[in-house]
Amino acid sequence: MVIENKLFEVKNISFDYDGEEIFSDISFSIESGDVLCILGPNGTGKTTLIKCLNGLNEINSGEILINGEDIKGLSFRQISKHVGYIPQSHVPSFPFKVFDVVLMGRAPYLNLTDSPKEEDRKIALDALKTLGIEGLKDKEYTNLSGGERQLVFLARVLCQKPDILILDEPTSHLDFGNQIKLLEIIDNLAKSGLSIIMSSHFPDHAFLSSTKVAIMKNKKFIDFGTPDDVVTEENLKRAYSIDVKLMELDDKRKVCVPMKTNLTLDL
Ligand SMILES: Nc1ncnc2c1ncn2[C@@H]1O[C@H](COP(=O)(O)OP(=O)(O)OP(=O)(O)O)[C@@H](O)[C@H]1O
Repeated sequence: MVIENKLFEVKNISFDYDGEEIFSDISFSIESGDVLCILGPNGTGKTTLIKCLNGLNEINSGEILINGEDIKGLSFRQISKHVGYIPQSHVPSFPFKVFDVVLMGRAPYLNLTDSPKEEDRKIALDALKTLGIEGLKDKEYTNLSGGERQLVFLARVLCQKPDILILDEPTSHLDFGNQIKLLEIIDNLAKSGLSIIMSSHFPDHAFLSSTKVAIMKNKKFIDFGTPDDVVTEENLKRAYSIDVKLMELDDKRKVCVPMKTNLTLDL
C-alpha cells in the first residue's frame, strides 16, 4: 500500500510562553494550491502559531510535518528550502540595494564561501518581475516605504523557491489598491502550485484568495473549512464580539461590513 504524504500537516500542536498556554491541540493540513487564511482577534496567538509553523517557536507537543517529515529533525537551512516566511514587520539594518536583499533569498542554496551565480541573479530578477517591482532594484532597501519593503521581502522569499509561503498579515502595510494586488499575486502563486498560509485582520480577504479559513480564538481553531462555510455572520460575531453583515456584490463576491457598536467614550 502506498501512503501519500500531505504537503504540510499539523497534528495536535500546543505552545506556551513560560507556562502561559497560547494554544493547544491545533490540527490541520494543506495541500499544494491551498491558501489558508487565519483570522482571529488581537492577541489570540496567530503570530505565535505562525512562528511555530516555520520552526522559529518550538512547540510543546504535537507534530508539524512537511511531506511527511517532522520539522524537528530539519535544520533551518533545510526548512528554508520548503518554507518561505514573511514576518509582520522587518526593520532594515543596512542600506543594501533592493536587488541584493532579494538575492539573499538564495542563501539556503549556497555554501558559506559561495558567491551567487548567474542563475541565482536571474531567479532574483524574475522574482522582482513577478511582483512588478523590478523598478525598485537599484534603490536602497532602507529608503523604501513599508509597503514597498513588504513586496521586496516577498520577492526575496520567492527566491528561496519554497513549497509553502507563510505570511504574517501580508497586507498590513499596503494601501487599498496594493492589498487587492497582493491577494491576486497570492492567488496566482497558489495556482502555480505553492501552498500559502497567511494571517489577516480582514475577513473579506478570505473570499478573495483563500481556499480554507481558520478562525482562532480561546486557544483553538473555533472553525476551519471553506470561506463560504467559515466566514459567516455568526462566526464573525463569535470571533470579534460585534455584529457583522455579509453582503453579496453583483459578481457574487461577498464582503463583510462591521456594524456600529454604539459604544460611547467617557471624556
Ligand atoms: N515573546 C513573547 N513572550 C511572552 N508572551 C508573548 C510573546 N509574544 C507574544 N506573547 C503573548 O502571546 C499572546 C498572543 O500573541 P500573538 O502576537 O501571537 O497574537 P496575534 O493573534 O498575532 O495578535 P495581533 O492580531 O494583535 O497581531 C499575547 O497575549 C501576547 O502578549
